[in-house]
Amino acid sequence: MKNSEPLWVLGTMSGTSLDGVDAAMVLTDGVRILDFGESGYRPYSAQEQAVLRAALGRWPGEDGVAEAARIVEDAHLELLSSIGGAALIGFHGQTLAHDPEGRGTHQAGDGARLAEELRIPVVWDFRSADVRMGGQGAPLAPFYHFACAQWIGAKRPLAMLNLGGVGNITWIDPHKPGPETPGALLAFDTGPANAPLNDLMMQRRGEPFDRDGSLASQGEVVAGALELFLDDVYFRRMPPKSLDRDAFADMLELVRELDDADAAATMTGMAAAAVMQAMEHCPIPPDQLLITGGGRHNPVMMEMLRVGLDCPVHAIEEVGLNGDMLEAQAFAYLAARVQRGLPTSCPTTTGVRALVGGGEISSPSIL
Ligand SMILES: Nc1ncnc2c1ncn2[C@@H]1O[C@H](COP(=O)(O)OP(=O)(O)OP(=O)(O)O)[C@@H](O)[C@H]1O
Ligand SMILES: CC(=O)N[C@H]1[C@@H]2OC[C@@H](O2)[C@@H](O)[C@@H]1O[C@H](C)C(=O)O
Repeated sequence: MKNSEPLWVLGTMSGTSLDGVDAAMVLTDGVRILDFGESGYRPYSAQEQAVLRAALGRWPGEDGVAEAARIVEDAHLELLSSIGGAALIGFHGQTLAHDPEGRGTHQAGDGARLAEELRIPVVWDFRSADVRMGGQGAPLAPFYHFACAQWIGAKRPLAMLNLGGVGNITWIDPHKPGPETPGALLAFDTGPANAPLNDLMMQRRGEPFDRDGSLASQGEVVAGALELFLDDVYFRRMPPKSLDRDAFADMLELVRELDDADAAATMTGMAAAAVMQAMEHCPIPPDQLLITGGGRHNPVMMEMLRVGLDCPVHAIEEVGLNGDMLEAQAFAYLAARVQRGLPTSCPTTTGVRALVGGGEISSPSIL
């Protein structure tokens, strides 16, 4: 088979919310999206989540990391073995720690084990090469966002925003011939999105998240706390820039004195305000902001964005894409690029010194 022929690639994401594993099939040659296929989700049990949570902030070899990696691998094996027809797998793993200017970036889970057990080549460790070359190692979805913009036939600059545990935005000029072209992309993490709000819900209510924004809808955003949040130097830093899941854990202190509903409303307002700050960095105002990730299911967060931004805000489903699977699809697309030797990040997406193709390929041994 010729290297540039389209392949069905199965991509995975185990995100910073720690809720579970997404997997999705994409037919791609690493440049264009040709079709979408089957997808699936495998939630982590409360027990598994507790092990992953305890390993946050830890590095390979430290306590609890091997156990967390095993959970990540086993959950992926269970899900991926239920989806047939993949010629290649893109395995992101679970980010446990991210410190690109210091110790590096750490995604738990061994792609070589998945390749061996699933008998399919696996591309993994997508972020390390970028960090080694001076990049943030994140966000990596932007090259895929560019392909999505082509797929929807976008004619004018637009932005895609992922509201996951952390938020990340990609501004796209669809007139450029490819994502690696200067001026085609600008991307960075916007700030905390759902992760600290989820932590608040767990602390105060013993619930994993504020379903449909129902608690936040009963409260008011407290301006003083919001201002203190926006004082953080992160918002004044020029992109590219990225965040660890718990970089803004102090936010919980800012709402400590507030009642539950005001605290939830204020933290939802903080996530939205971080996006408003981010939009100021767009080189040209985008025609539309397309939202992916779990936060688009939160009507309070979405309404705050609609009220606070000048440009139209849409859930990404409105242009025919799947906002629950977009990141898993991204790692399918990036795996195809790695296999073809194409770059996966560039100076304007991660701050890396030059175009880089990140990712290790593990093939099953011949039996
Ligand atoms: N109906 C809903 N109402 C409110 N919030 C929701 C709803 N559905 C999902 N969410 C939020 O979205 C989160 C999951 O989002 P998502 O799966 O995009 O995150 P992730 O992929 O783990 O994160 P990241 O993109 O940072 O890696 C949940 O933890 C919750 O906070
Ligand atoms: C280090 C890491 O895992 N970062 C994640 C996290 O979750 C959202 C945001 O922070 C983004 O930078 C990234 O994920 C997406 C998939 C990305 O790399 O594009």
